Amino acid sequence: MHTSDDPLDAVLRPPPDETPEQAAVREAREAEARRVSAAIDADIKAERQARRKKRIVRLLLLGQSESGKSTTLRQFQRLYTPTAFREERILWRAVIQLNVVRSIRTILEALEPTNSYSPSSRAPSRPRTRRPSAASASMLALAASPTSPYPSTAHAGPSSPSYHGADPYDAGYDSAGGYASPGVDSDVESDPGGADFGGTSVPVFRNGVGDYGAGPSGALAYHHQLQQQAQAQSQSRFANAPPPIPNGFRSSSPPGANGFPGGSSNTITLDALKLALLPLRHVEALLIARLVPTAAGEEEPAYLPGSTLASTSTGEIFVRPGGRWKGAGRRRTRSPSPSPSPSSTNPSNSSSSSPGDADIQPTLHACFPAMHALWADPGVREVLRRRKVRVEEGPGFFLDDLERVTGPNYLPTDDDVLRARLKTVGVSEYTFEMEVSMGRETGTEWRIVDVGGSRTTWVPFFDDVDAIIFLAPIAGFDQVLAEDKTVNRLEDSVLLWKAVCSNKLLAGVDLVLFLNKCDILEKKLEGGVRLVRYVRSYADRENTFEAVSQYLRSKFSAIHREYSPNPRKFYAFLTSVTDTATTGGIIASVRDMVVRQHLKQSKLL
Ligand SMILES: Nc1nc2c(ncn2[C@@H]2O[C@H](COP(=O)(O)OP(=O)(O)OP(=O)(O)O)[C@@H](O)[C@H]2O)c(=O)[nH]1
Ligand SMILES: [Mg+2]
Repeated sequence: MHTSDDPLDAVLRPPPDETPEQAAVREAREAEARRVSAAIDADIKAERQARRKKRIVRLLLLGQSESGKSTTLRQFQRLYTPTAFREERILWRAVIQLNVVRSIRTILEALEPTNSYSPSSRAPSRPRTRRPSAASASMLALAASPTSPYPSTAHAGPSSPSYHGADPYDAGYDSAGGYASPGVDSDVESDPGGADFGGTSVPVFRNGVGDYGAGPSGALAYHHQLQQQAQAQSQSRFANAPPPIPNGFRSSSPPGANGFPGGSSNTITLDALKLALLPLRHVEALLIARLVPTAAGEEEPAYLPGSTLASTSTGEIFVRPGGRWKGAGRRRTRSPSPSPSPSSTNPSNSSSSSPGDADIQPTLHACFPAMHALWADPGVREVLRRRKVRVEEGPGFFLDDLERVTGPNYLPTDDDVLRARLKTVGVSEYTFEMEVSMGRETGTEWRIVDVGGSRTTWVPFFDDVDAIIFLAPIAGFDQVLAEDKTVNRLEDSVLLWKAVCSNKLLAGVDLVLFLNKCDILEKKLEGGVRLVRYVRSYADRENTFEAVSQYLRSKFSAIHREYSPNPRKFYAFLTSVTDTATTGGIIASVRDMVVRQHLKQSKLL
């Protein structure tokens, strides 16, 4: 007789009028259900044991976009499959070239008078919200959230320089080739903010996709004509290295003395530079076409819809899982590999593939003097400084290496590959054999999963992971997310970290925290940017790298303690994952820790 009030008990209770035959059928059915359930449990356990016996370690990389996940993955590749990593370096050349062109575009846009401050267009200097971004909220809910279009980014420089010209390169193009403006910082110092994690808009690096590359043939012909003119001009002016550098556009250089035509006026000088840089538009179009295959059977065009500040569609070039963009460069000589395996690449075939590719390096080389002049000019630097456009802190910054990377025989170095920027969309898995670990020949297979910045794809990968490396780019304390300009980057990292720490699926997974981009943080603090303006709780502590990094580390550590469902180990490192010297040791420590933990788990099973 059942006396319980439990509703579940009531549901499971056999019907009161059940006959002995019906009872027998029911009991047989229940026994079968129990048998199936036990078999499933046994299968799961056996699979897990087999995986551990085979020594497969699964490591997940998490963190907001631009936090350094793919760079960390590349560090693993560099350390544990160095031959394949070296072979792949050539494939990164196009990405680095595109990064260079985008940096120049960012500077030219920042020099535009149209970018001067206007109250209506000013980006919010300090987001009032403390909510997680739509993306970070959806990470837990697993809700599919479309990539938000980039909002218009206002340039908020306190004063407007006396430069002319509406188009960053030149006004000679139709508007279809225009660029969206990069995000530019508002006046940080004037608005310290009141919340712990306030923020301002900041330089945002995007690889824009204009439609000039696909324009009508007439426009293209005109383009080529201009390109030739500009190249001829640039080459004749800069025939002999070293290149002349305009002695500050705002200074009183004598007419023509700076190497540019009509150097008597600042405006003319900048216009001459723009003309010399005009061919970069063509280079950019070629590079995008190369990195983003659109031929039938290839992946879809890989660009994100972007802001319409200049009435154009722009976005950031991104890489899809599977490494097929690497195949794009060599697809005419070799069919792309379906696998992302580094060993599948063939660098010798990759350096020349489409007719336009042959133009890229010579054009960049020809534009070097003008690019160098632009970047080295004290007047330009001053405008960038005042407008808080910090290209040198942005991803994919190569302007200090212009001569090398635009050289005719340029081949990327390890460091270049680590510093290149190519956004990841979707999930990519990198598998390799750990040759030696914990002093024994183990042949451990590692599977490192880079989930990309889109958090909607994260949760399915939480199952069965051995360890997580979470990247929090702490240098972003004064920046906002590229995809949501109302959210401060540090605040977003903190919220994501809380979500990861408190996630029940991950309760048994050891967490490794990389407080990343410490090199940028150090420079930023040395440059006088004060943490307390963005993190109120920092109060009157010293604004030094040591004090700030320790403070942030203790904050992340406290969140881990407070939010973890169960007590567990936690490892935190201050990292600059682009730095090969320091990151090698850190990755070795993580590897040892993960392997130790993995062995322990295997014994428990
Ligand atoms: N200076 C410096 N740059 C870094 C550091 N870590 C990453 N970067 C650069 O920041 C940019 C973004 O890094 P990625 O590894 O592409 O970031 P991600 O997390 O994979 O970003 P998504 O693919 O958008 O999710 C790259 O250009 C890196 O070279 C760092 O510690 N210091
Ligand atoms: Mg990535």
